[in-house]
Amino acid sequence: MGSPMAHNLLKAGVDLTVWNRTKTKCDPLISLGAKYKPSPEEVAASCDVTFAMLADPQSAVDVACGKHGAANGIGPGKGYVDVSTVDGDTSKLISAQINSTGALFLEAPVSGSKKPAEDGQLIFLTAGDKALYETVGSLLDIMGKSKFYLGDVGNGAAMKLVVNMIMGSMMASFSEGLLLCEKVGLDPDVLVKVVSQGAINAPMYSTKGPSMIQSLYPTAFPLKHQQKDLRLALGLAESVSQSTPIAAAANELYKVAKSHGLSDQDFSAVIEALKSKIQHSENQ
Ligand SMILES: NC(=O)C1=CN([C@@H]2O[C@H](COP(=O)(O)OP(=O)(O)OC[C@H]3O[C@@H](n4cnc5c(N)ncnc54)[C@H](OP(=O)(O)O)[C@@H]3O)[C@@H](O)[C@H]2O)C=CC1
Ligand SMILES: O=CC(=O)O
Repeated sequence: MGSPMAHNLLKAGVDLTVWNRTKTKCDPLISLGAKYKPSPEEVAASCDVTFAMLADPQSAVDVACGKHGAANGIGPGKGYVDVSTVDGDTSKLISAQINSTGALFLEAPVSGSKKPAEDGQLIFLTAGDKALYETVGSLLDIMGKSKFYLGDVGNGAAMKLVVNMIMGSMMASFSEGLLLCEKVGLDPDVLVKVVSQGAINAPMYSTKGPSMIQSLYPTAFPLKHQQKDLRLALGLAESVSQSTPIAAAANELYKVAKSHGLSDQDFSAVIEALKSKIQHSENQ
């Protein structure tokens, strides 16, 4: 996600400096004109605003607050925008560390996958320092089609987790439907068409359904990240004693899929967890 987002900033003429743990992934951006610094600390020291797009809570904290992390290079007059999907507590921890240097913090997780990232069509769910939200508004507009400001740090993270909790359950339910359709002798391709014309139409069904039917899962949103988001959403629900049995059941399916080596496939590979071969080996 970080690469296409950075690519869009470059295309728009933004003066961009990049860092990634695996440096080779920066090379295409560098060849398009991005500068490179060897640590998050040096990126933050040399830029007015630093965007972070990391895999999960641990990596977001490491890159912001760890050795050579951004907090070591940031300070008054600068801003840190974390666009990773993390839980509210992680976001608050990073916010406190960044704010303690005199810099501003905005959480801004995104809704929308690889293609929306490439097309500059992401939806930003922001919360934190309003002044920074206003400063980076034009940059968010380059990378996205809309942006929401949701108030205190934690609210953007929570909104993102609720959205992805729904998405994970929808995909699990769709998977059951595709397999049931096939089992009773109906054509799942027809199911995809029927669904696409009715009230439960969602773009992800018509874009991912045909490849799921062929057992192909080209990665847009990695399954491991969908399971991470369900895990974090269940934690959020637990914190307010909200019952979420559908999401809990879906989470178990993603865990089964992960245990069968599907972590880096697209999250639509969760359908594999419902196939009899896998269910059989789980029950042994
Ligand atoms: N893909 C999608 O459709 C969407 C993803 N998201 C969220 O965006 C975030 C990124 O997703 P995506 O780009 O798909 O994920 P990837 O797994 O492709 O990328 C993860 C990034 O995190 C870096 N990283 C992981 N662990 C560490 C670490 N310990 N220290 C430093 N860097 C680390 C990776 O570096 P390296 O290259 O070295 O491995 C890589 O740059 C996730 O939070 C995800 O939930 C949100 C919306 C859509
Ligand atoms: O987080 C994933 C997405 O598609 O949004």
